[in-house]
Formats: sequence, C-alpha cells, structure tokens
Amino acid sequence: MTEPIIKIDAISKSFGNFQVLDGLSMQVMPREKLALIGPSGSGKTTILRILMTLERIDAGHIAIEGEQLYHMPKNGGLVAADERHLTKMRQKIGMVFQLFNLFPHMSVIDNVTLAPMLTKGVARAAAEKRAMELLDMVGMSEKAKAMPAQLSGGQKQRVAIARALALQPKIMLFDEVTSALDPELVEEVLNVLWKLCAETDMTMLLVTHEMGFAHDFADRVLFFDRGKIVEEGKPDEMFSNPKQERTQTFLRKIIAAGHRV
Ligand SMILES: Nc1ncnc2c1ncn2[C@@H]1O[C@H](COP(=O)(O)OP(=O)(O)OP(=O)(O)O)[C@@H](O)[C@H]1O
Repeated sequence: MTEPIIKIDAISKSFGNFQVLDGLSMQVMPREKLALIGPSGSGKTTILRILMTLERIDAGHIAIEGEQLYHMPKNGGLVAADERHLTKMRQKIGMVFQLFNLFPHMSVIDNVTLAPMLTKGVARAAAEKRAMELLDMVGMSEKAKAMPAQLSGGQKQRVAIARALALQPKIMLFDEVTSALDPELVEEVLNVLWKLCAETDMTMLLVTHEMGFAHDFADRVLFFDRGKIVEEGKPDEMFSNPKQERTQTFLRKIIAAGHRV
C-alpha cells in the first residue's frame, strides 16, 4: 500500500496563551490535491507554515516521505532536528504566499535562480536555463529581466510560483495565493495551478477562500474550525451535502457573500 507523503501526528501549536492547534493529525497521499477551507483564524495558514518550517510545533510529530521533519534519529532514539536537517527537509517543500514575497531589489530571473544557486550550489548558467523553463511554464519568460515593481499582482504571483518550483519540491503549499489580487487577475494564477496539476505529479495543499476553485481542483477537502478538522470528504460531497452543522453554516455564509460553490 502507498505510504502518505505527509503524516501529521498529534501536533500542537500555541502563540503565547492562544492555542491554535491542539493534537491535530492528518495525512496526505502522494500526488493528492488537498483544499483546506474554513473560517479566518482556524489555523489553516499555521499548518502550512509549520510544514514549511516557518513555525515550530510544541508537540507531536510530522513525517515527510517517512522521514521526520522536526526530529532526527540519534543514538537509537529521536532528538530535535538541527538546522542542517531542517534545511534538507525544507527542500522537499515549496510555498507560495498571499503577498508574493518576491525580493524587490532583484530581477524576475534572479528571484528564481537565487535558491538553487545558494542552497544547492547550482551554477548560474544551469540555474538560469531552468529558471527560463519555469518562467515559460507560468507565462512570464518575456519579463525575465523586469523588476518586481514593474509587474501586476498576477504576474508577481506567477513569478513567485516559478521561484517556489525552482528547488523541484515534491510538495507545494499555496496560501490564499489569489486573495490579494484584483478579480480580473485571479484567473491567470488559477490557470497556472491547473497547469501544475495536469503537468506535474506534485502533491499540492491549497488554503483558499475560492470555493469554486477548491471544488474543481481538489481530490479532498478538509474543513477546519478552531484548529480541528470538523469534516472532510470529496468536493462534491463536501459542497453539496455537508454533514456537520458548522460546515453547513460556513458554506451558507460563503454563498451569501457571492462565492460560487
Ligand atoms: N505569529 C503569530 N503570533 C500570534 N498569533 C498568531 C500568529 N500566527 C497566527 N496567529 C493566530 O493564530 C490563529 C490562526 O491563524 P491562521 O493564520 O493559521 O488562520 P487561518 O485559518 O489561516 O486564517 P486566515 O484565513 O485568516 O488566514 C489566528 O487567531 C491568528 O491570529
């Protein structure tokens, strides 16, 4: 039987006195496209940031491809992972943020080549060749020499996707990647996600308020509330026939706000 590519086991996370996650467990299978939905503040972004090692966990375990993320084997047991282990594990995962986070003082192509050159020691010529392929895939090769300030939000986000792909991650995390975009630019970014879905075998986790997209794109939808998975299922079941009252209320509000489900 295929093993999960991500195995989250009873993780907890607090910020000060505020407990965001309390014993959360979930698994993701290789190639799976997962949508994480739920009200603001329910912990969705925190889960992605923990997987990306941008936040630490207080308790529990996470395994990526069967290898511990925050722990490493030592003397027959497990100890806290050191920076070297975290750096190695981080390369399996790429993340795209709501606010692009491009390096403003670097050109588009330099944004994409930086990580492979710095973290993997890839030579500039090879890194640029690969970067141009990735920029071509997201429809941005003509802007390779441009600076981020010269780009629209949708273009910046497509560059951010190319940059995240440059380390050839097996897992891609998308954190509300269209939320900061003008409505007419949303489609161009969603089209890139479709392309990644069709042309790569990456595992993709998507936090989104675009319910229509989550419905069409995801293999499985997880509905979160207060750091817990309230309900999960196939998109058709989740959106047309949610079982839990909390899910029903959330989706009613979303529909009332004019979002397609
Ligand atoms: N660095 C931090 N310091 C303090 N509190 C934080 C921090 N990061 C997140 N939180 C709090 O943790 C809770 C969960 O946040 P998170 O961003 O994971 O929720 P979310 O479900 O992604 O919501 P949204 O859809 O608004 O992004 C929120 O109440 C948030 O204010």
